[in-house]
Amino acid sequence: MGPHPAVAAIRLAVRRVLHDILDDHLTDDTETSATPAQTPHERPPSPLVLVACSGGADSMALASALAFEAPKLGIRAGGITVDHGLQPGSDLRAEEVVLRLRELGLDPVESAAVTVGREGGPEAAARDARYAALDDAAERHGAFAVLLGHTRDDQAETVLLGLARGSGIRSLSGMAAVSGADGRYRRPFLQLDRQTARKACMAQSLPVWDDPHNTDPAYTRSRLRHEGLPALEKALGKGVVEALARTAQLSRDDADALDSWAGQAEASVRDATGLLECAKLHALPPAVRRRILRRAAIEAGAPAGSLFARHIEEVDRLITGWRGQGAINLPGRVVAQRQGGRLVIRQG
Ligand SMILES: Nc1ncnc2c1ncn2[C@@H]1O[C@H](COP(=O)(O)OP(=O)(O)OP(=O)(O)O)[C@@H](O)[C@H]1O
Repeated sequence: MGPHPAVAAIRLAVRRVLHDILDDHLTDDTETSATPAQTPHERPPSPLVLVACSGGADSMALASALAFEAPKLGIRAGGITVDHGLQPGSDLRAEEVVLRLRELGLDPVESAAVTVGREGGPEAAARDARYAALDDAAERHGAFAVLLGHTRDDQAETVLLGLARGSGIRSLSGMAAVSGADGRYRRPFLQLDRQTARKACMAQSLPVWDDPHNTDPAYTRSRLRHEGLPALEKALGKGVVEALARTAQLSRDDADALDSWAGQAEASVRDATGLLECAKLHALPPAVRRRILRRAAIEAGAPAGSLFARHIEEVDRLITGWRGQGAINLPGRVVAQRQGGRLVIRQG
């Protein structure tokens, strides 16, 4: 008898990503293997892949599938859990996760304790601290990739959060299957629903830990998960999550295309001194023009995370609704103003 269908599904998802990782690793090695010491018969060392595991159902399922699939492909597999220190006893729980990962046969396995700051709110601060710890672990162990357990349901939630912010298709494109420095982060479960991951844990008798934050109504994402999405499914039907995840993929492709268009158009709207020419900007489609303005503001020192659509719209009015308005203040003490048909964006 073959494995439970849910177990087969998680293993297939991980196998696909491991194949991609092997391909990338091979290309990477060919590029850097021009060292004279290496003979043509020497095989590159097998890549190390770490799973980021909270002990929750999604990432435990991911860890189990990695432990099963990696050795078959000659990949070394390890795991890391981050102790955010936000709840009493979180250190003991992290140790428990470490034990479970070791029991699965992963090596190296470690827990990393972090201090969560306040910047950007509790969720963003925890995320920043978590990714810093994951980056650090990947560097220390020389890991080629880090797997994350985000599912299609997480993707649907991310799309809705982006939609509610009203900030354009980049934020509708949700999470990428591959992201981070050199494509370090991989999300094998983006097409898989959360129920499958949970069932796979049950079928393998893997104990899972349900993070109380995931059900705490103080968190926006938790309210969306437990109230927002069920209400949407009730109103629109069961296919909503899948449709939102598809929206993410389509939006990502569109956003990438527009970003690349803006990158190419930018050179053509700058004068010989590098200043942006308002008339040429005016002739561009708004989606391309606003991207150029956003890039220029970031280049001048505006922090990307604090630069909102309304800031860019106001700068855009210097081009499309010019009535002699004054300088516009942007985050990061950046100032945008129109001078003699040119747009000057610089730190003031
Ligand atoms: N404390 C942690 N330590 C290590 N990795 C983590 C931790 N928290 C989250 N992650 C990683 O980020 C992914 C997404 O986490 P998040 O909490 O947003 O989703 P989740 O649906 O609750 O996932 P899970 O069921 O795995 O906890 C996890 O699947 C895991 O790969």
